[in-house]
Amino acid sequence: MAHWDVVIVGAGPVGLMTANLLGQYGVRALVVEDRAEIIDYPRGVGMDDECLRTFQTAGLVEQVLPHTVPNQRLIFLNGDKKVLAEIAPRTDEYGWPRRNGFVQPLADKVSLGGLDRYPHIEVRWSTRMSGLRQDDAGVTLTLDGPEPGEVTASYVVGADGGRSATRTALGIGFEGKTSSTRWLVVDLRNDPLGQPGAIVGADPRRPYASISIPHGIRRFEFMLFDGETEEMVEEPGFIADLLTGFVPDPERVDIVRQRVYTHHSRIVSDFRAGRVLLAGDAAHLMPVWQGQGFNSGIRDASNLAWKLAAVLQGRCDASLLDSYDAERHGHARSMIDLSTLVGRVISPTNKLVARARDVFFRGITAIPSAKRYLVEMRFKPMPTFTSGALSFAESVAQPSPVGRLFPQPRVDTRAQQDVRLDDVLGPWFALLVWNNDPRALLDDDALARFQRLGGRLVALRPACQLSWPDQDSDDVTVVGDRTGRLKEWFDTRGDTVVLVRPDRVVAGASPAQRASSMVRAVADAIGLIPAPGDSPAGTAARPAGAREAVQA
Ligand SMILES: O=C(O)CCc1cccc(O)c1
Repeated sequence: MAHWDVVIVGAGPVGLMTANLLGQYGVRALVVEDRAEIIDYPRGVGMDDECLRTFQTAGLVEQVLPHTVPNQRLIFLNGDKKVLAEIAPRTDEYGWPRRNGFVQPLADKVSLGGLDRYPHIEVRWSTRMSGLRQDDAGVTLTLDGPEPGEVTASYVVGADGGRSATRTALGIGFEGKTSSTRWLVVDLRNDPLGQPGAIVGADPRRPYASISIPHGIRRFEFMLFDGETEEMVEEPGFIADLLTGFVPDPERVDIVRQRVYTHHSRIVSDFRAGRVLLAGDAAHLMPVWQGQGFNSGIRDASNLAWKLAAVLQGRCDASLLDSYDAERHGHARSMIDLSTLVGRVISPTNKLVARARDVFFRGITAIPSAKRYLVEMRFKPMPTFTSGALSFAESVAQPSPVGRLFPQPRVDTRAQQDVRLDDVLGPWFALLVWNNDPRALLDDDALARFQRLGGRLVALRPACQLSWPDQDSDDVTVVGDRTGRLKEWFDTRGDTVVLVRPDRVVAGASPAQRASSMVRAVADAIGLIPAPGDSPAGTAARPAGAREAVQA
């Protein structure tokens, strides 16, 4: 029976991204998908900065960018077409625009094509996972399809959508609510409007959305009322009537797809059951209003893939996988809550309720700071982990950067100018040190642990110091802060040493002199497997520092 490191059930965006990241880390993975090919119509329409950063880590961002519209503006209109709220952030703290329209089938195609780079990844189409059992040794899956039979895997990722067979096989609860309101989604090609933004119309007569998607596609969504059946939607003229007033010539539209759907606000009780981990819609479903369904799934892939790789490579204990639920559950919950709340705000069909809401928003947006809070999208819950694969032990900054994303400015190296920081760090762990030589800060024990983790040592300096050679060690990458954004970040924090995980979350931070104990604390927190003869974490003797070792 064939054995795989990981079997991924589902070749949607989350399964494919997980496979790309695992492929990059050298993990052998099989992707099985019930369908005969990737879904060819748009579902998600918004890609955020975190998601683009994950495509970057996977080495696919240049291929996906042609299918995006950066900085897509989203406005919420009331029934009189007056702006209730505008969301148009212009910052790029994490290296990418915060809001981007995109064409999901083409992004999925990029992810699928990315797998061609990895001979150790296989995708089997028209293959249904019909059975799953696990024990201490691994997972056995029954597959129906062109190559029927059983395969075994060390781990399984269930990324098989809202109706996940994996979740059902595990008997994991999918808690939450399904809204009774139905919506009609209509995608048009040859966009009859062409306007580049996204509009959500909180019109009590019939709430709607009108969203530009790259390559001439437009999405309309309309709330359906009781009595408007799916059969009626199919009748000639129904969609044209809905589009009247929205497009100049509703009879002359080119429909790609129409579908009636309802919104779900659901989350699994646990993202992990032994050797099986759930990701994407299999783990959480949320209303569309923040465009976060797709992005939340990609966040799962980014959080999970490196952990699976670290365990399968024998670097970390399997307990590291517990941190997946610890980190992802709360954040996905916040996205569901936000998306559900926005749905409630936009969908009242009672005119008095809608008017009260409009008055409230007029008051709120008259306050400049509140308006900025909306425009700059500061309401979006950012990953802020308080527990998981990280350690706060040596961090002195308030608030601590630990458990949050590290920024991604453009930087210089001696070999390359004006590149994104993550491209210099590579797709694995990195220890970033401002204004010090990382080797001089780490004692032998901490350095050995960090090397066992396979991390990269990085010295950060103002760009004008880039060519100064006196502190160089062969295994330290020197980075010049060409924009000043890194110095700005360290200026406001006492932590000047930062251990960044492959998903760009800060795992540990400390002042310079505490770098070694911080590295040990993080090694402990992520379950780094000790080398023979290692002293217990946190108790290693502090002999002469690594600087002396280098000089010797
Ligand atoms: O965040 C975005 O860009 C769009 C979110 C959205 C709003 C309304 C409908 C929909 O499918 C997505």
